Amino acid sequence: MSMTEAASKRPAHDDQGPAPASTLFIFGASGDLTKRLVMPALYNLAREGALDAQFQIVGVDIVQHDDADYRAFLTDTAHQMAGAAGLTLNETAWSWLMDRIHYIVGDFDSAETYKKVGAWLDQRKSETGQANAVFYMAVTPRFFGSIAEKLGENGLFDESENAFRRIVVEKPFGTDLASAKALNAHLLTAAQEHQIFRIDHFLGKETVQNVMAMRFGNGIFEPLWNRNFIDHVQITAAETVTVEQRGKFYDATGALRDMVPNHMFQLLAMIAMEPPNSFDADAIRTEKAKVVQAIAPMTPEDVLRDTVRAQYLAGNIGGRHVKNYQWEDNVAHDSHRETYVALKLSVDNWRWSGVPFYIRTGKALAVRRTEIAIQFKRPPHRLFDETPTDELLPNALVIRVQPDEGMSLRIAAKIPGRSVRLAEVDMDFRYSDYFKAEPSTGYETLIYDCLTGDATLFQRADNIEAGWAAVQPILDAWEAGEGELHHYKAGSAGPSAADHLIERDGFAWQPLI
Ligand SMILES: NC(=O)C1=CN([C@@H]2O[C@H](COP(=O)(O)OP(=O)(O)OC[C@H]3O[C@@H](n4cnc5c(N)ncnc54)[C@H](OP(=O)(O)O)[C@@H]3O)[C@@H](O)[C@H]2O)C=CC1
Ligand SMILES: O=C1O[C@H](COP(=O)(O)O)[C@@H](O)[C@H](O)[C@H]1O
Repeated sequence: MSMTEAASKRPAHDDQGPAPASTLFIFGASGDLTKRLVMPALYNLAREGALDAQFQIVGVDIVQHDDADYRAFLTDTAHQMAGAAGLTLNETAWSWLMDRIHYIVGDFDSAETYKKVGAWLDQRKSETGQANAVFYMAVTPRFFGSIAEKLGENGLFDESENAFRRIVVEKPFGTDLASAKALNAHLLTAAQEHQIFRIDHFLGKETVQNVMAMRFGNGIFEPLWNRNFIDHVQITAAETVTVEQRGKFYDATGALRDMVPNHMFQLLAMIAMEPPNSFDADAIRTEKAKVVQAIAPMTPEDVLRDTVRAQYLAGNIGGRHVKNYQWEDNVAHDSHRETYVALKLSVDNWRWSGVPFYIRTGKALAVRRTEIAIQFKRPPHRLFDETPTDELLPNALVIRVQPDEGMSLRIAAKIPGRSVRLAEVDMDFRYSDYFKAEPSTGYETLIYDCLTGDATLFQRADNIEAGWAAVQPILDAWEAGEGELHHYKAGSAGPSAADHLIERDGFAWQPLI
């Protein structure tokens, strides 16, 4: 059977029914996240028939709108975004969604706002008999705790009348270990853990979810998945974008906080976790928390030796001129904030003892590429003298998270001819060749799962705190001025100090250029 024939025999990839009827309250309904990611995701869900006929959306925001002009604002934005992407809006699905849109003008700090939310749900209950609700926090992080608290004070997390009540909390979840713990504690004064859905949008990416499918849905990988066969692991999230319009947020945050305790550790957890007992949300989240807790905390000496921080300088990315980071809008001209970070970590447990995990992420790099490379050990005995095996790269399984989603296995093969010479070849699987998938934001799965109550792809409090605990010694040392801030040219593969970090162990990063 050819690849195309095989693909045509695949089941439709989304054959679950609509999520239970509920009202989705979007706090921050006139903001950027809502219009760019949440609404497109809801439209995609509507198009797929994944929302119940009684599903309703209520936007809550200080920006003045009534229902009609809020719908018009969303419709204009949707047409612009579809046009820019060369897509046409499915008008049937869009009007289905718009018929369910409502708007409450309200200040998050005002008690009146929560009275209006409560009144809406009471009316819904009297009209339809159900008052399920999800409160989505598409708001600046300083409101996460206070909105939850006020929802709680108004009894809006009460599930005693057979209704579910959930809160979705966006990122960033805290700025360090202490603030993340404080936010968890604050949320837990208002709602119970099973009602709290902490988003990490990397978990909505198909390829990230596929890591679990690949590891635990196949028999061939797990026997090799340990220190006996794996030499080291590299996790890369390279971006070509600069800080763009986010200078204020980014200059207070930096690459370490922005990417590592959340996205990068989610990737690490997927790769390094033990097999869960079941596909149950808590079974998976327990294993993920355990492996992040096993990341060895760094001493100040480790930070000096095993971390690299760097900031971009002017350069060119694909013909686009990029200025020095310090000259970006809303960035301090003497900023020492890192836009790139590389780390060598160890996971102190039975499976991974002695296997280094190298992590790097940065902005304004040569290419956009998120991938995980599992490098295997070399064969124990060199048979092929004519071309010494150590001139070949060792076997590696590279999981491409984005773009060009897929994976490839690098193996050695004989070059045709009379002499026995080996070359590296790739066995390659590309999602786009094999599965037909509509464009998505990644938020579809997360919103759908929240509406159905499946917390598997959301972070539990212990998971988040373990991530911050692992990076806290680095934050502390850097804050104390330890470790040099390196520089790299925009459009390059990153600072040479990051190359030294891995090369001193006899390895090399997967090439970026
Ligand atoms: N934008 C993105 O791409 C992403 C955002 N996120 C996260 O999502 C969250 C929201 O981000 P984003 O949409 O960019 O933020 P925005 O600032 O664009 O949106 C927040 C909205 O809340 C409104 N608002 C502010 N103060 C109040 C108040 N006191 N009462 C009622 N409404 C108020 C704002 O109105 P006004 O404009 O008048 O202040 C605005 O409409 C953040 O936590 C962010 O980190 C996560 C991933 C991506
Ligand atoms: O959360 C964030 O993620 C993006 C990268 O996400 P991606 O889906 O575009 O790969 C990053 O650019 C941003 O700084 C960070 O806040």
